Amino acid sequence: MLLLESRKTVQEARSRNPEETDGPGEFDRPATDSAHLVVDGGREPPADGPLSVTVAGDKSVSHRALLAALLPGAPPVLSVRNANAGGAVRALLPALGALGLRVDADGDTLVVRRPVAPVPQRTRGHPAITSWPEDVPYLETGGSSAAARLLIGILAGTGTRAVVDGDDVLRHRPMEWLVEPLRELGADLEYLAEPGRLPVYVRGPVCRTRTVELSVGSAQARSGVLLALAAADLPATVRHSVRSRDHTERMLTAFGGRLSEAPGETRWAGGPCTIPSVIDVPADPSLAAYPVAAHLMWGGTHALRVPNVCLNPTRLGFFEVLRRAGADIAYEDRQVTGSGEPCGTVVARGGLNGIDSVRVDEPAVLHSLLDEVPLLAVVAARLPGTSWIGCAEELRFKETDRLDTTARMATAFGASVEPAPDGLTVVGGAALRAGPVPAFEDHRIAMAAGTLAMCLPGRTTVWGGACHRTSFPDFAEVQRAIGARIAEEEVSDDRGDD
Ligand SMILES: O=C(O)C1=C[C@@H](OP(=O)(O)O)[C@@H](O)[C@H](O)C1
Ligand SMILES: C=C(OP(=O)(O)O)C(=O)O
Repeated sequence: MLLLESRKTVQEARSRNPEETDGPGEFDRPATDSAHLVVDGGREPPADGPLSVTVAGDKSVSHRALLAALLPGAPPVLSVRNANAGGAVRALLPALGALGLRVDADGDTLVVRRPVAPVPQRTRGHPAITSWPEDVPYLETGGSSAAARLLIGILAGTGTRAVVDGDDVLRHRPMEWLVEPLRELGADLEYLAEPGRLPVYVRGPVCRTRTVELSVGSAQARSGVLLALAAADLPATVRHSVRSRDHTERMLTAFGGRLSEAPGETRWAGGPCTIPSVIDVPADPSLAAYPVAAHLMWGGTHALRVPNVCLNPTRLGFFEVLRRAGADIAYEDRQVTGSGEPCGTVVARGGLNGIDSVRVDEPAVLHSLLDEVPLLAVVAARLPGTSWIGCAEELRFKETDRLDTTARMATAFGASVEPAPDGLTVVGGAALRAGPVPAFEDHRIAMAAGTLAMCLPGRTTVWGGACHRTSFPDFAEVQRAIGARIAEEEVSDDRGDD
């Protein structure tokens, strides 16, 4: 409960006072420095197909591939091809720099070289900290919790002393999901300010062979522990309630690590790992979901193809839930990358006709579409029936409380979306209207809003919508390629309450 209260405080800090808008409903206009997205929607989908669009590399695989450079035995030069270039992945680079790794971009490839002279990061002031640990690297990962949690895991495996921190929003997100199991494994970790929160001081490595139990389904927490075990080459078992995205397991196995899996648990049974000098990142299915959703909501009859998408089953929930409900979505040209990830082309045809509603009520399904929940909610708002997206309580701990912000964004369009403690009820059939809508500086909310707006007649302004750059820098270009009219508009000071 306390946690929820502190999340609310962050969200309130991002919002201005409620005020009347000239569009549907009322919302708290977010205080944001990001440009707005202006979408002129509702026109007929382009008649001439088929269409093919490519989307950026997978964010989760990019984070793990870059961090592989910190594992024992990593090559002096590691190239991560087709890396995601969004803010969340770039947030990791200064921290790598402070650890003595240099990362250069060469087109879509990030090249990590080591060792080089560390480039220290500037400490971000914290109201509760007057003096910081001396002579240890300070590593700050902006707003990316995947970067912070996975980094804590690797450092707790290699026994590298360092302080891991994040921006003001990340400092409110739970770190105990990972820190407590690492402590049970013997790691010496200290919260420098509030219990359970960043900044976290990593002082000593994992060293006890035992079984630890994760309290949540978070893949970042499970991956952080597994990376610690792999880095320390410490045999131990991680018990989990849901097998959320398994990129770490696949990557470590592809490197030659011995992982054994049984229902509800993963065991690191020993290394060593051989880390290749090139890792290929497939395209991100959570990003492919936006053009696919727009195409389905538009009802384009021709095929839309998105090639080279990661087809890891722990990531395909958005497509699978719609497919099971009757949408025409197929996977073609399957192959497997060197990091153990299956990939191929996602093909979507036709529209949503004949689909009544969607239902998510299994934790594994929810986790396989975790970041796509805001998008699934707006798609559900276009269906006639009542949809339920459940088992989603962890969404309250993202960069915003995403159950709340999804409902508020969708309501601004006139949709009927009600948050429950663990999910969203979407009552379909409501008349949806273009107009100004909030994004709360949350990329997933912004992109879901921008995608729904493509299908609604009239102009929608997604406030601060350019925050899509966190995960999908060319979101607008990709949506334009399938026929959207989307532009960015710089923030002007016309909000009246400054
Ligand atoms: O492991 C990862 O890279 C991620 C796991 C997910 O979070 P959880 O840790 O809550 O599963 C997801 O929301 C995030 O975008 C990336
Ligand atoms: C929640 C997300 O990432 P993270 O947890 O790493 O901030 C996301 O990309 O939607």
